[in-house]
Amino acid sequence: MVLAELGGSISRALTRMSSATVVDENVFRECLNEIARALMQADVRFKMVCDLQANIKKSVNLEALATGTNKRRIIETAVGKELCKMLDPGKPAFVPKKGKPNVVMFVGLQGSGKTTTCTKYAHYHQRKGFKPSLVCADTFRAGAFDQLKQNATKAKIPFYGSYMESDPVKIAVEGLEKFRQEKSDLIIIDTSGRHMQEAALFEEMRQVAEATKPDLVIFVMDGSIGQAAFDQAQAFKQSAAVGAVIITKLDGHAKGGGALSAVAATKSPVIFIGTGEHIDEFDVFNVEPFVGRLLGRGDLPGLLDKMESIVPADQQSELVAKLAEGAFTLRLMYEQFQNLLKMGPMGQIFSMLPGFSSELMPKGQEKQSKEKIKRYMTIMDSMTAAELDSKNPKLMTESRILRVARGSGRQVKDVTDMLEEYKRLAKMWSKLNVSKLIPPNGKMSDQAIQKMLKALPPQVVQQMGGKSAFEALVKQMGGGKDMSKMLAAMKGGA
Ligand SMILES: Nc1nc2c(ncn2[C@@H]2O[C@H](COP(=O)(O)OP(=O)(O)OP(=O)(O)O)[C@@H](O)[C@H]2O)c(=O)[nH]1
Repeated sequence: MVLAELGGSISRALTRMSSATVVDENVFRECLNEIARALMQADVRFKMVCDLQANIKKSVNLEALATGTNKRRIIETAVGKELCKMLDPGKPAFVPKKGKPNVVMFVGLQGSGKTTTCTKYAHYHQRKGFKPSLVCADTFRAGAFDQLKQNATKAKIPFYGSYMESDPVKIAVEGLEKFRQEKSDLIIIDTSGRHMQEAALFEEMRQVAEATKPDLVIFVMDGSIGQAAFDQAQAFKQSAAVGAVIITKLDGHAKGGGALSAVAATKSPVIFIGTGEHIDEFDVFNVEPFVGRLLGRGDLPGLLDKMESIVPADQQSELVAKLAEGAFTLRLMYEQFQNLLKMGPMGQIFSMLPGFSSELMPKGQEKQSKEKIKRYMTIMDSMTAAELDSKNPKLMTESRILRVARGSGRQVKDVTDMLEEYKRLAKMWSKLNVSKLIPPNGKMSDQAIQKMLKALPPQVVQQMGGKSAFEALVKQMGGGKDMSKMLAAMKGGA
């Protein structure tokens, strides 16, 4: 996503400024201009960029900058504060409460991703224990009901709609009645979209809202619409009581600056972002971690949460214990590969690490690595339990390699490549001596960090932003618990 590039540009502007010998008005102005250029390239509205620049100028005391030791930090804080202010309208969105008949209505232009997002929103709340339901009040687009029906069936969410009825208000009211009786506590109404903002669309939206009295109206906006975002969001706000925004398609070429514009235009917070077509490609949006990522500060709590969801807490210590025994088996490697695949795009993971940017993962490399991991896993699927659990690398004789190659439909070379990778990882883990490296509850010592640095392949350290970025990361991760969580989820990537 292009937002990562925005983060990279802002970080570079700050680094250039902080490395200047004297920070005078010119250097400061140049830094702000560079940040402004980056924001405009990301489709943030011109007026918003000007306001941001003016506010930062006002809040930074140049004299303090001249004498201050941490110039970067002072400006970074000011930039961060202003970006947060842009994204935080100051009032939180309505949050559905379990057990109450919450009604949420979705509005947006045709093709913005409204129908897909309704299901993602329902699915997200279903996993949180809600009893959601979906009503298709889109009678404008032929096929809208089929799409919602298909999505809802896949996600096992009750739905309501009609092929015959052409009055969206009637369908919305009937759906509402039905699901209220069925005690659904989150009734989601999908409304029609149009190709353009036009009177008929807004009138229909107004009528549906009047008849259903939603607790929350969510405006869904395609993240790639660019500079038109502000006007579009404002037009919707003027016709419906928009209370929250969801930005979709932030996985593609979306520059993302529209998110800032939509907040400004609707005075409503962004609550989720869509990052793909799949039902799970839907993330809660929080302002501070998002801005932190833009400034290259990372999102450690987000990263740790993500890791915890991949390797449950009770399995982390088990994994570290196995590593501490020096028992790095093929099965362990297989499990790590599974974790890696579950982690999602590496670029996204990188952007959560302080000082890193998803730009670090070259385009194309990610796909290749994923394919390689999947290939290795297919090969391991043809191995016996004894082979997977063996601690003896010599067990894999020529005849066994031949058998595995035949069984998995791969070349002998693919099997030997996989075994080489295994040996490399096993060697790395034995060098790391996990039990000494991470005391059960204590922090890693400087000595242990240096040891870890030596054991990791140089290209991994480089990918992680270099030696000092790695040291800072490990220190920031603090105690052994967080480190083991990180190791448990990431060790396969080495
Ligand atoms: N890549 C990507 N595609 C998305 C995302 N959200 C939705 N889409 C895709 O965008 C297209 C349009 O989505 P819909 O949900 O049909 O759009 P809509 O706004 O409901 O359209 P109408 O019902 O015609 O108003 C579909 O192909 C979706 O799969 C997203 O976050 N990322």
